Order: sequence, then structure tokens, then C-alpha cells
Amino acid sequence: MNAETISRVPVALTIAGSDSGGGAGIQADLRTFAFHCVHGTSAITCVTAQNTLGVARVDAMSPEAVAAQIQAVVEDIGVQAAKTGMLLNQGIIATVAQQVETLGINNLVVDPVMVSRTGAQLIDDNAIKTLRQQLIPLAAIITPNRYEAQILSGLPINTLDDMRAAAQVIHRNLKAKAVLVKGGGMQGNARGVDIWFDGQHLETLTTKQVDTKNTHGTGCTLSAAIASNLAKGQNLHQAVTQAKEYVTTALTYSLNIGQGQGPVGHFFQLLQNDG
Ligand SMILES: Nc1ncnc2c1ncn2[C@@H]1O[C@H](COP(=O)(O)OP(=O)(O)OP(=O)(O)O)[C@@H](O)[C@H]1O
Ligand SMILES: Cc1ncc(CO)c(N)n1
Repeated sequence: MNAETISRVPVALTIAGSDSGGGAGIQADLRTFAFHCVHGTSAITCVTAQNTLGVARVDAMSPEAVAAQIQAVVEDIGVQAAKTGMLLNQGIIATVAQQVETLGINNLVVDPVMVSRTGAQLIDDNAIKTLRQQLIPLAAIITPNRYEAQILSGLPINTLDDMRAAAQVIHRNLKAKAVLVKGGGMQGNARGVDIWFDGQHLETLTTKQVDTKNTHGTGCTLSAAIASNLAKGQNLHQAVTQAKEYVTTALTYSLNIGQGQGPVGHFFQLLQNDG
């Protein structure tokens, strides 16, 4: 049989942490890239001992090790888009920002992982400062959840109008080119509704609301899907709306495994279609 090699494949890079439970972080990102037929590369920032119930332990990589992974990928393979997830500390954030600039990485999606869905702060105040000052200005889009948007804007968020106000403040004050405030942590009808602002258009992105407790990894999956779509050449708005559709499908096929919040099902729709 002749080998059919594929030489023109979009490449995306995830700079994020490992989730031993396989629901979020690097593991979710690489599955999302694969679903989109994008070759996935990775720079691991930290290793979490984690399951559906929570995070038991986090071990950070050195900033030098993170920089070397990014450099190895970009210098040889090249990337059309990248995303950042859990960057953990100030040293890693500053290094990632420097590498993005030096290596000229475009189409950067920054998921500013700072606070878990339960509202617990995951990184310290110095790290947040560096994220705001050095990394966010380099992003094509940032995708804060409700709690992260509260920190970045300084505004309380309880309603869709609060999310709209926060998106505009983050755009203006942090020089973010585009902002998507995610509503997975909202209550009632606002749950699962996202707000997009690119400096000109303020839009409410709605898909169907999925009634499930298995939402682990939704944020990682969304930002990885946006990066996948950007790597394939879509414009930012299209990349975001299609990524939101993908997350909704993955939530629809979420996995009821573990005793806590199970992960979303990145490719289980394909198995259903197979009969
Ligand atoms: N129940 C739901 N129904 C529909 N969409 C949802 C639901 N929960 C989350 N989403 C969507 O999932 C995406 C991720 O948003 P979310 O606010 O959950 O991010 P996050 O808190 O960063 O996620 P993570 O749990 O991975 O930390 C958004 O597009 C959000 O609207
Ligand atoms: C490794 C990792 N990254 C991101 C998140 C946020 O969902 C998580 N729980 N774990």
C-alpha cells in the first residue's frame, strides 16, 4: 500500500498544564486539536494531580523548560496559532510572553486561567499583574470566565449586562484586541451565554444550554477550538462562533465518569454517528 503522507496540515501549540484526569489542560487541548484535524504541539507548564473532584497537587516546570519547549516547536515545525492555559506563576508567564514576542507567534488565544469555576484563585497577585501587563496585550483574543472577568475588569458580574460592561472595560484598560467573557459559571438563562467585544461590535453568543454537571474542561476546550479554527485560516469571529458550537456538542456528549464533574466528550458525537 502506498503511504499517503500529508504535508500541508495546520499546526497549533498549547502552552498549558497537564490534567492527570484527562478532562482539562493539555489533554483536552490535544484532543480538541485532533478533532479539528490540526496537528497539536505542546509546551507543558505544570503537572497537576487532578481528577473530577479537584486538584490535589501542582508541580511547576521551570520557566527555562517551558521556553525550550516553545522554541523547539516553533523553530522547526512552525505554528499557525497558539493558546495559553494554566501558566501558574509569574516566572512562567513572563517567559511565555517573551517567547511569543521573540518567536513572532501569531493568532494567540489567551485563556487567563486564574480562578476555578468554584471561585478559588489559582495564581497569586504578582502573576495576575504580569498576565495583565505582558501577555494579554499580545493576544488576538482573551477568554476570561465570569470570575476572571471580575478580576480583570474590577467589576462585579451577576447579569449579562455586567458581562457586557466587563468585556468593554477589559478591552479598553488592558488593550486586549478582542474579549470573550464566558458564561458557564452564570445562573439561570445566562448560563452558557458568552459576550464578545472586539472594540466595535458587542455581541451575545448563545447556543443551547446543556443541563449537565459534567463541565470539566469546557474553558480549555473552547480556547483550543478557537486556536484550531485560527490555525485553519478562519477569521476571529468565525473561529469563536464555531468553537462555541463545538463546546456545546462536546457538552451534549459529556462523560459521566468519576465522582465529581466529569469531562466533556470531545469526539463521542462521532461514535453516535457511527451507530
Ligand atoms: N451548561 C452549559 N451549557 C452550554 N454552554 C456551556 C455550559 N457551561 C459552559 N458552557 C460554555 O462553555 C464555554 C466555557 O465556559 P466556562 O465559563 O465554563 O469556562 P471556564 O470556567 O474557563 O471552564 P473550566 O471549567 O474549564 O475552567 C463557554 O462557551 C460557556 O458558555
Ligand atoms: C491543567 C488544568 N488547566 C486548566 C484547568 C481549568 O479548567 C484545570 N482544571 N486544569
